[in-house]
Amino acid sequence: MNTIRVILAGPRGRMGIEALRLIADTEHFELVAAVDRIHEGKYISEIEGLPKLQAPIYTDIEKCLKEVKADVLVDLTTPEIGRVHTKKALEYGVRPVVGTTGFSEEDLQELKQLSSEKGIGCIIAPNFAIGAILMMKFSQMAAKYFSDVEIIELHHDNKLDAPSGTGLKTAELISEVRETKKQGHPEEKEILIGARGATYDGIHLHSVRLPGLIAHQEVLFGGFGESLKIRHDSYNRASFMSGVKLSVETVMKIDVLVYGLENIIE
Ligand SMILES: NC(=O)C1=CN([C@@H]2O[C@H](COP(=O)(O)OP(=O)(O)OC[C@H]3O[C@@H](n4cnc5c(N)ncnc54)[C@H](O)[C@@H]3O)[C@@H](O)[C@H]2O)C=CC1
Ligand SMILES: O=C(O)C1=N[C@H](C(=O)O)C[C@H](O)C1
Repeated sequence: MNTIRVILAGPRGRMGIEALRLIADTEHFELVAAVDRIHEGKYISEIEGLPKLQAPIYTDIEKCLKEVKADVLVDLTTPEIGRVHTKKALEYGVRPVVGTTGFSEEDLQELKQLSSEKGIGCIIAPNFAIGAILMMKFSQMAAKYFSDVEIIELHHDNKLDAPSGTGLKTAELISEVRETKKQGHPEEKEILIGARGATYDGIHLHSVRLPGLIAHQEVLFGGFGESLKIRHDSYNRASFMSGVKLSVETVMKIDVLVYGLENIIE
């Protein structure tokens, strides 16, 4: 297999540290640079104690993309920074693999267009965990039979975006197969604003943030005299790494933007 040269943005974050380990442990991946908020001019080996990774750190994505020859940018940062990084990478012909969540519909459309103009692949994956992809697929299957559904996503309390990218993607997948419907009593009133959560195409989405949690989601379906609950739990961030690896390999073979790993995993 040819070596894939990777730039990692967000190397000191919770996901970034796992991604560094993945790159160090994967023979055909080579870390060629990292993009961080600080530590310009230092080397990853000095920061994270991973002596195998001798890559320079940049604080300016554009300088990095100009100076370093790379195939893929893996972005695990914040919504504001991630969208800039993804756009710049596409402009410089580097294929983005984006785990960062919180992009708007307009961001996705703009990036999709740029990716096809440039004719290079881009993967934006709200969740890299195989179990979470299955949870979303199973939820879409179930929604054909149960049109009443509520999504509860539960995350650690350092999460910036709500609802989670996974929660939103689940609602999008369900709305593709479910007739638009207003759930609950037609005269239902919120006594406290927000009590019924956010809505996406009539689907209620509830976000829980608590210390001790990592990433969890339940999709609850209700029918006459029965209910169905589909739940996924990530207990650590290593759970996301097989999806990151698959995405880095796959993005080299595609020439459009793919939003969601369910489009890659058969
Ligand atoms: N797709 C997936 O499967 C998963 C996605 N995520 C998403 O990944 C993102 C990162 O999550 P965590 O690692 O938990 O967050 P984190 O807060 O631990 O890490 C974010 C990192 O981005 C860095 N950063 C901020 N501004 C930057 C800049 N200008 N240049 C370079 N780096 C910058 C921060 O220094 C920090 O190290 C979030 O959007 C989260 O929702 C998280 C887990 C799984
Ligand atoms: O911030 C997180 O932690 C996670 N973010 C992603 C999301 O917003 O869905 C994926 C996973 O849930 C963990």
